[in-house]
Amino acid sequence: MEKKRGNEMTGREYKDGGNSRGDGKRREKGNWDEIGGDSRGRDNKSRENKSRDNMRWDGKVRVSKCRDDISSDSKGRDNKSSNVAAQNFIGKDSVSKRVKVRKDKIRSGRPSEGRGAAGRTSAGKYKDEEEKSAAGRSMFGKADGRSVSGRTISGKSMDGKSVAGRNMSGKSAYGKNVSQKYTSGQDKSSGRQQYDQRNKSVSKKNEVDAKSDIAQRSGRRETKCPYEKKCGSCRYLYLSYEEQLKKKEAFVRQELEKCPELKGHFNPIIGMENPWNYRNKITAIFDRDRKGNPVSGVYEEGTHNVIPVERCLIEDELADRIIGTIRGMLKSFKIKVYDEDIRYGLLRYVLVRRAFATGEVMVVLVTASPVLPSKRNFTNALLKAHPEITTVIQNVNTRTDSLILGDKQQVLYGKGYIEDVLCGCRFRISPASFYQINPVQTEKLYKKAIELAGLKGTETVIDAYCGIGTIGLIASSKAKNVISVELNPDAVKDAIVNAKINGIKNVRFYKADAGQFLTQMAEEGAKADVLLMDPPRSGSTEEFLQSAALLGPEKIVYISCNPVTLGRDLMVLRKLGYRAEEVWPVDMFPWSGHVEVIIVMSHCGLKNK
Ligand SMILES: C[S@@+](CC[C@H](N)C(=O)[O-])C[C@H]1O[C@@H](n2cnc3c(N)ncnc32)[C@H](O)[C@@H]1O
Repeated sequence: MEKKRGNEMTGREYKDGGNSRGDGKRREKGNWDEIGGDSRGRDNKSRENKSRDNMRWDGKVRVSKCRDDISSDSKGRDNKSSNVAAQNFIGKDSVSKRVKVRKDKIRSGRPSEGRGAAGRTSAGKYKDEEEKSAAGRSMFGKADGRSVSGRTISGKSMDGKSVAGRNMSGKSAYGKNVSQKYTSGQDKSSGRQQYDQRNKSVSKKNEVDAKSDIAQRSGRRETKCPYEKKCGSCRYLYLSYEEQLKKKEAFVRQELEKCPELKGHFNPIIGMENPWNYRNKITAIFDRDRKGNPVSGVYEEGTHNVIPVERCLIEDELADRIIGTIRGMLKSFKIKVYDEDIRYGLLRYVLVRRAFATGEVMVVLVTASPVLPSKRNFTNALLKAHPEITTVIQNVNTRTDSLILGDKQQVLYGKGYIEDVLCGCRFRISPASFYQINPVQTEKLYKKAIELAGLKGTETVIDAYCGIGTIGLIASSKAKNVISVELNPDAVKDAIVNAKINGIKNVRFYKADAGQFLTQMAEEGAKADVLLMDPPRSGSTEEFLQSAALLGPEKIVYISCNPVTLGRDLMVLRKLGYRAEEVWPVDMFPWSGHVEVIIVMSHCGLKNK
């Protein structure tokens, strides 16, 4: 009976607005999952206002103090920018004026995740991101949930969804007196800004000493990649893999040694046996060369010039071939590539994701208009050339900002998602959900993180920033129950399905801002034994960290793709009574300047240390 109820709750939570309680009892209608948007992540003001007051972490109805982020929609995007979407197509007369501004316009900064700016982002993640990063290949796609096309301003990565170079940090709530800020209606971003301002050094650098490395490149041993200089993502191609790992270890040490108790507790970095072609996700930007031929590739570092890329040393080879095939098909199907400066044309980006364990392949054609001529023939021709493709999706992005994916999509072939297997669990991955881009290292990362959590089967675990539910679902067999929270509605939807397909009944998912969610839990007097947290590159928030401490977990396992923000958050947690015990760097992004880190902290009860 209990089993059945648990299962029903997990499935129904998303569909019916979460009519079940965390304790298994049915609750009154309170649609917490509607907060900030509908199931496609669109803003829905009237529903939002109504539902906002109903959210409770355990599903009970209450008048909530939580506010939605007024400056962004539920996918973490800027509402301002969405207002300009209507200007997407402009008359050709204005074209000439804009053309001048075009190609060589130097943009500020480059995409977060170590990839040439708006090149091909990865994440994820809501990253993200998936995650976070623009249309290029930001390594992690961790752009607070949206993929961006590579023009990140501060170089911070995001999560989940790729963004075109727009730094999405500043969206989460911060501030010393969290509850006061909520009730006084303060914009979340101002809290984030305050936190970032107090930690100025944090936002400036997040990669291994990038500048000095670029300088050193002149003395490198050999060039392995023809695009290396312009793309700028793989800044360690001049080193051997072992030397690169040493550099990353040193960077982690440098950022975290300010935590004195960590001396002597830095473990060797977990590297890859074969550090090539590890990326399971590619986002290619489409453009025209001087002769008007379609090209695709990544943004040149620091600009919005597209560098045509045919093969990349770190990307999945099949994905590269599929993108090449699409490029070759455009002329015969009379499909024009989109020109972002004159806002004319159709094909903007192509995103390819391959599940390494199952072999399933997803192709997402991101177009500027819903009208894709001969879409059936186009899809058939693509499938004929690559029978490995299991799903083709058209995503319509009429926006003028740097986000890669728009809100509307149509499945042209297959299921509309792919499934992959990690650590023995099967996961459904939708186009907009964050999914780690290096599955080989992800298994090592998750196994180590769960081992460090030291679960005995009796614990209540929180999996914060859970994406499609991966870590919490894998850990669930070792815990009493898991409470997972994630902001990206598509990822939450996937997570609920993932619990079902793996027959897991002790994990509950909540679509909410993790900081707000934990604050509510703390206000309710809830407790947790272990906190697993894996925030976007911009790190966590003061609100989250303070509320986390109030929940009193004995252990906190913090997974981070940015040692700089990790170092910042660690110092906050120290003051809240947590002591860092071990550091495990993991090389999730070989050849880039980025490194993932796991830290385990234990409660030592010393407040204001
Ligand atoms: C680095 S990813 C980790 C996801 C997951 N743990 C995994 O390993 O696949 C960070 C996740 O945090 C989510 N996220 C970003 N900001 C958030 C917020 N304020 N509250 C909750 N989730 C958030 C993103 O959508 C993304 O899925």
